[in-house]
Amino acid sequence: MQQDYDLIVIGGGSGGLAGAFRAAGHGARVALMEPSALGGTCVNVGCVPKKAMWLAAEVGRRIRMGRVLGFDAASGALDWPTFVTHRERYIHNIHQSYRRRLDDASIVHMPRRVRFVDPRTVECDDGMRVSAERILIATGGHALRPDIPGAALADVSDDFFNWCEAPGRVAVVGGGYIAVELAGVLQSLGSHVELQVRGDRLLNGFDADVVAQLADDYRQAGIRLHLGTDTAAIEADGGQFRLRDGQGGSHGPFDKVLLATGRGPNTRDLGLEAAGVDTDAKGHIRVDAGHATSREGIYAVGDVTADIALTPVAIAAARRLMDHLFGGREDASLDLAQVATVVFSHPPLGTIGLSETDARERHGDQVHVYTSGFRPMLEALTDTPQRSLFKLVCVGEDRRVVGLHLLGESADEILQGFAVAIRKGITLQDLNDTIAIHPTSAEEVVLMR
Ligand SMILES: Cc1cc2nc3c(=O)[nH]c(=O)nc-3n(C[C@H](O)[C@H](O)[C@H](O)COP(=O)(O)OP(=O)(O)OC[C@H]3O[C@@H](n4cnc5c(N)ncnc54)[C@H](O)[C@@H]3O)c2cc1C
Ligand SMILES: NC(=O)c1ccc[n+]([C@@H]2O[C@H](COP(=O)([O-])OP(=O)(O)OC[C@H]3O[C@@H](n4cnc5c(N)ncnc54)[C@H](O)[C@@H]3O)[C@@H](O)[C@H]2O)c1
Repeated sequence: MQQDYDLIVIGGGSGGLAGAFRAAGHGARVALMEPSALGGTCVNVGCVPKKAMWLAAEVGRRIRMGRVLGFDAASGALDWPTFVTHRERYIHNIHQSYRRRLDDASIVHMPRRVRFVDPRTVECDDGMRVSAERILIATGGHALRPDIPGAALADVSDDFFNWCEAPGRVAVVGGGYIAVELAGVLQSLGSHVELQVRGDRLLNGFDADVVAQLADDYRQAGIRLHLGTDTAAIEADGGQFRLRDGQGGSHGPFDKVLLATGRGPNTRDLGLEAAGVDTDAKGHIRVDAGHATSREGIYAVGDVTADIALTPVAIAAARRLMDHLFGGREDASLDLAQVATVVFSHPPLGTIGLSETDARERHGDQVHVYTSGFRPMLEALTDTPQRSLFKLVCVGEDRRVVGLHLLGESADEILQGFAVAIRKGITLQDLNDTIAIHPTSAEEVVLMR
């Protein structure tokens, strides 16, 4: 039976848009279902506004350092609403650019929430039905709130982007990407921040030494870290809030509480049963390495799957899949073994490959570790205590690089180039043979021995 489209894409976020554009580029007739703002989490309540806030926080830090160095930078305080106006204008431009590109590619954008009625057909919230040969699910995820009394009193990251000022005192609950990033931003923009971390360290899975240095940097900057603190309840206290921990301790009062305790997939109310699409215990859509679901003709990419929840991963998976479905590429599978990632903390933490712990588990005493701890020139000039730590994890006699962990100024920009080299299988000698760029932080990577 002739279907309305070659491809329906459900969700116009990072993965959905990338898939729609790539499929249309191969000549497919594409319909994109997105009821909210184009760009999804990343553009509207994720990477983009977060990076803007991170930049604001960095500018604030530089103004304070400038003052130490003799610049006339009187108050240095941020007028938050003015900054938000610039941030939202930037995002508005992205929306306009997407709209133009969708038109140019002849992709039909339907601003509708949809659910499956059968494996080839979705129904929109106004009852209209649309069918396609193939359907890509890219519905992303949402913030999870822990099941504790008073959780509804707190804000999550989506709410953070509606704030118009830095709260005086704020508790951030969680120890992952979002908790660490937003705690750093808030502290730099003038809040007193207390980070409530259930485990005994920040950023599980990241290299322990660089994370320990980041924790030191955060303490030096004034953030209070409560490690091993299980948040058991949130209570209203006048116009403020208090936290109770599992040991009976009380924390606060706080003007705001921000929960950053993980995210879950948007698979409820999608009609996946009608489509015959399987999910795992956490509700993620099960996919194979080529992002095919349990039902032929239906695919899924991005945060709705159990893939690493990063925008470039969703984009790469969607493009690879469309090249396979419509562009003649034989294999849709994507190698996610060495994905570089950056936590936008202060300073940023970039990582690719194995942590020292993971490398030792896999390669035992074949592992060789090189580190460089230093204070960047600007921090030294201003006598700011923040320190950098770079760490290289190598394996075997030829010292093949299997992990690089960079905590320090510009780590976010430095890592990308090294990620290419590491994926190509470079050794310590290759780094040492490369003549350094001086004076930079990046030169520390090629000087480690
Ligand atoms: C605060 C924060 C900061 C982040 N920072 C970074 C970062 O710096 N770098 C990075 O790489 N990643 C970052 N991420 C992660 C990144 O945003 C996600 O990995 C990425 O957006 C996932 O893309 P996606 O296409 O899977 O889903 P999304 O971008 O979430 O898009 C899903 C879309 O589907 C739509 N949708 C849902 N249900 C339906 C339905 N039934 N019908 C139609 N449409 C539907 C939604 O409206 C949404 O627009 C961050 C995330 C957060 C929350
Ligand atoms: N810079 C980036 O690339 C970036 C930034 C933000 C988010 N992201 C992506 O989005 C994902 C989600 O971010 P996230 O920070 O929400 O999740 P996360 O998985 O990184 O961290 C969740 C944290 O919450 C803690 N936690 C869970 N339940 C808890 C509870 N009941 N009480 C106290 N703590 C609890 C966990 O121990 C963990 O520290 C990330 O894993 C990442 O893939 C990426």
